Amino acid sequence: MSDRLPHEKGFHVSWDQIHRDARALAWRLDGKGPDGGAWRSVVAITRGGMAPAMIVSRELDIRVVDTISVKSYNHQDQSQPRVIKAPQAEIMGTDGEGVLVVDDLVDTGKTLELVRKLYPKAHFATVYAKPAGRAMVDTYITEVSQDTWIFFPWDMALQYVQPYRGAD
Ligand SMILES: O=P(O)(O)OC[C@H]1O[C@H](OP(=O)(O)OP(=O)(O)O)[C@H](O)[C@@H]1O
Ligand code: HPA
Ligand SMILES: [Mg+2]
Repeated sequence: MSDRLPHEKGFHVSWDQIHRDARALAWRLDGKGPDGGAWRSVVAITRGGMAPAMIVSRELDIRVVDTISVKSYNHQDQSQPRVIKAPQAEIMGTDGEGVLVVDDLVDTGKTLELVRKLYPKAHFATVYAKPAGRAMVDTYITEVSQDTWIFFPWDMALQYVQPYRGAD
């Protein structure tokens, strides 16, 4: 069971919105690599970071892209995060310098805390951030409150809704 507060609000993100926000993230990161230069590579935190990382790497013309798989949630219940797949050692170097690590969001910050410990000189970027995890992320686009659950388009489907003046 989760020991987290229930999420009172929902923030529903469309494909169009995440595309715009991930592009904005890329533009903000442009030319901010080591010594004001380019980033060497992009590493997506799977699975949620993969779509934003694809958009960021496309915008910044970065062809070296890898993944790190961190598992921490089952639906809205959180457990201790653990690395279940590491990126290539030669991409990360000794400390991650020049590597852009991208995720869809930071919530409690536990996922990024773990990855930061492994690669302390990498740059950590997320599209969305909640206050509890903000200190763990170097660059983000939009902040939402801690009691908001963000619903991503890959977890959603279109479905019928009753009209406002619907049948009983
Ligand atoms: O800041 P935290 O509290 O650690 O939470 C943020 C992480 O949780 C979600 O991933 P999840 O572990 O659910 O896996 P997924 O990306 O495969 O959905 C999300 O994509 C972030 O990676
Ligand atoms: O608000 C969220 N939305 C989707 N996945 C998440 N993983 C942690 N927090 C969230
Ligand atoms: Mg994730």
